[in-house]
Amino acid sequence: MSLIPATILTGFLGAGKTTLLKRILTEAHGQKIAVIENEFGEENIDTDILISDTNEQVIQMSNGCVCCTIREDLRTTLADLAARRRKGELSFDRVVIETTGLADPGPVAQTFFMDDEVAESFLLDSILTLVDAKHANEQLDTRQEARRQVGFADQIFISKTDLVEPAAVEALKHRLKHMNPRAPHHQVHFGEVPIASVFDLKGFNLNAKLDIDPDFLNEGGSHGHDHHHDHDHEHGEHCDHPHHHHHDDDVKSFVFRADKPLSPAKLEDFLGAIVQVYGPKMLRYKGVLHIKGSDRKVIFQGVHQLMGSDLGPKWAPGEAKVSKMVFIGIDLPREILLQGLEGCIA
Ligand SMILES: Nc1nc2c(ncn2[C@@H]2O[C@H](COP(=O)(O)OP(=O)(O)OP(=O)(O)O)[C@@H](O)[C@H]2O)c(=O)[nH]1
Repeated sequence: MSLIPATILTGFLGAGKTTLLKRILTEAHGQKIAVIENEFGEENIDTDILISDTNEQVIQMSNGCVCCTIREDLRTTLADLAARRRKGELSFDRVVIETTGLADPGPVAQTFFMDDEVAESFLLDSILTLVDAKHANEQLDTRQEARRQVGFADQIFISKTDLVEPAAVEALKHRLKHMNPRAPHHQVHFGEVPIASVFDLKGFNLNAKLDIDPDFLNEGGSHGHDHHHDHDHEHGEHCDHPHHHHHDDDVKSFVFRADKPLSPAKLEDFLGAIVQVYGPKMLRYKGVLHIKGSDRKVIFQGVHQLMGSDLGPKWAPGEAKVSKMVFIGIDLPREILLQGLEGCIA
């Protein structure tokens, strides 16, 4: 039986992974794609977004990051998918793994080589990395994960070029080329990419990976694991394996929930003020909201100071109208945010 191609979709928080994936799922006519969705934090906003728009098989892995705490889950999820496909219970042509924005793609990719069961069924086709033109420089300056994502890429997509000057895009391309001369890059506007630039790239060349990370195949198993992540999982567990690097605990996530409708005016005032002050520390926030007077879900999200919202699908009959928002940030004042949001209840 031929191997099932797998694609790892990575990119820093808010880079546009879900936007691209949604686009691929709606465009990949004739292909059945199983999606493994890994989110940081306990709420599964992306799955809500994807499921409302497509009929694909979306498998959710939450409460941790696929590159460390729940890497074993990734292994079993993949093995299970392959087994169910063999038995004819599931039918799909390929798998896409959307990692969290803070994931190191290295350990995720390793799963395809280190684990016999996975290696017998899957072939890692490529690692796609989205780079947010608006925020990339700062992310690359400050975040190791962002640099690793670029380093591991077989194909780089630069998003949000509409938000910056062409000269800045050129400078960014130059920088990316220096970091990873191997990966071609394409600009992508709201996930619009030809499907041929996404699948069957056969880009994952083990030798090239070894060039950037000589420890690539030494890291797995229960010992000697030293991939360079420096994120914390408030809701997940800390990795229990030794680290050869310092572990900074500054990135945290928390969730706000409300079962009463929110006032759009109050929310706008509060969030507008909050991003003015805390925007630089707000890596990513998103939510599905129940707004007073609207029978449709409002999908709200932002990266640093930039936020926006869209109308989502209608609340289904009988569905509990609960607003949920996830915030991921550095030293965010959790209590201030939660209390302020409480105050936005209509
Ligand atoms: N201006 C602009 N915005 C974009 C573009 N692509 C995506 N966005 C917006 O960027 C925000 C983040 O996009 P997502 O696709 O949710 O990003 P993500 O990488 O999946 O985010 P996480 O899963 O939270 O890490 C959304 O508001 C998108 O609409 C683009 O090309 N231009």
